[in-house]
Formats: sequence, structure tokens, C-alpha cells
Amino acid sequence: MAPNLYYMSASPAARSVDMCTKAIGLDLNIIEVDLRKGAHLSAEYLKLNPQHTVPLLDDDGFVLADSHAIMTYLVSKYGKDETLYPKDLKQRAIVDHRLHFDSNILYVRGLLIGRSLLFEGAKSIDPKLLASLEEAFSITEQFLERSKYVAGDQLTIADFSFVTCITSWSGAFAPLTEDKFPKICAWIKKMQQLPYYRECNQVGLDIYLGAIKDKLSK
Ligand SMILES: N[C@@H](CCC(=O)N[C@@H](CS)C(=O)NCC(=O)O)C(=O)O
Repeated sequence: MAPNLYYMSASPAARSVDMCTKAIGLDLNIIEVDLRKGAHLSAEYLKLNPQHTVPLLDDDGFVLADSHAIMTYLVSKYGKDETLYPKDLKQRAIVDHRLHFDSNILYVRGLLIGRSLLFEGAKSIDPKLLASLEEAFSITEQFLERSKYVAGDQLTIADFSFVTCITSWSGAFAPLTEDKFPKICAWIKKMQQLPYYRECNQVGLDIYLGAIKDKLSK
């Protein structure tokens, strides 16, 4: 039986899991969770995921939250080779570092701005939050000065986390310019060439960008 993925396309974290499953050729049963309607706060969903976030995986009764944890699990269980989450100790440690960087810094710093606009009635972007997000972009630029992808010279699951997140934050409120972030801009173009990029990232990204644009125009 295909695992269930509780998902919302506007969520960068959910999109990164979608990219991962396409990369390993795994079919999932997608269950839409509409955060705008509060579906993540229903008693039924909270029983599955007290953290009330998407994405959430249910693999035959094994329930796992957090996109990073979900991707490492899926590649380890269903991946046909080890490139997306290398078995080599040091390579894997670098991928793990980037996943933690995304989880604690890159994702959160953008999420705080997005949440303030979408759900907390902010009409403009707090300059301090923007500066801290730009610092996260600068660190990412330095990762990409050292290697072709964010966690080494091969595509890994960390690239899925970073690309869904960076395209969301930069498209919505923190534009990236080629002169300031040349490596990130070139890497995004490379990621856009992946055969599953459009389906897995662009569609949901456009929904997210539309929602932010709508709020900023009011
Ligand atoms: N670290 C988590 C973050 C997930 C997350 O924050 N998802 C947001 C959507 S982008 C969400 O579900 N928010 C609803 C809530 O926190 O109540 C992951 O990678 O899965």
C-alpha cells in the first residue's frame, strides 16, 4: 500500500517531500490539508500530529512529522541508490548539517515573515526579520561557493529543502539578485532543470506567492 502524505502545495516543506518522492520514483497517496480552513487543528489531525504541521507521513501506520525526517526515512527505505542521502559518514553528516540549517535557520527565518503577512495582519516586512533571512541567504551562498550543490557535488535531499524554501522566500519578499547571490541564482537554474521541478515546486510556489501578493496589496 502506498504511504499517505498529508500535504498542502503552498507549503515549501511539503513540496520538498514531493520532490524527494519523485526523485526516488515512489508513489504516494496525497491527502490535502487546508491550513487556511484550520484542517491541521482538527481533533483527528492533532491525534496524528500534535505538532499540527504539514507535511506528515503515514507509512502503514508508522507516522512521521517534519519534512527533513520524512525525506531521510523515505530515501533510506525506498531509495534505489544512496546518492540523495549518502551512506558515507562524512558526506551524510554534511547533508544532516544542511537539513538542520534549513530547519533551524533558513526555513524559520522566512516562515516568520510569511506568517506575519499571511496570518498576523502585518502590512509590511519587519526589516530585522528581513536582515536575518538575508544572512541565511549569505551563508547558503558560501555553501555553494564550496560545492556544486548545497551539501556537496551531488544532488541530495538538502537541495530539495533549500530550493522550495529559497524560491518561496525570495519570490515573496526577499528578492535575490545575481550580483549579490550569483551562486544561489545559478543553482536555482540548475534545480529548475530537474524533470519533476515544475510539478513539485512551481505549482505550489505560485500559489504561495499569489497569497503573499494578495496580502501585500491590501
Ligand atoms: N520543520 C517542519 C516545518 C513544517 C511547517 O512549519 N509547516 C507549516 C506549513 S509551511 C505548517 O504546517 N504550519 C501550521 C502550523 O504550524 O500550525 C517541516 O520541515 O516539516
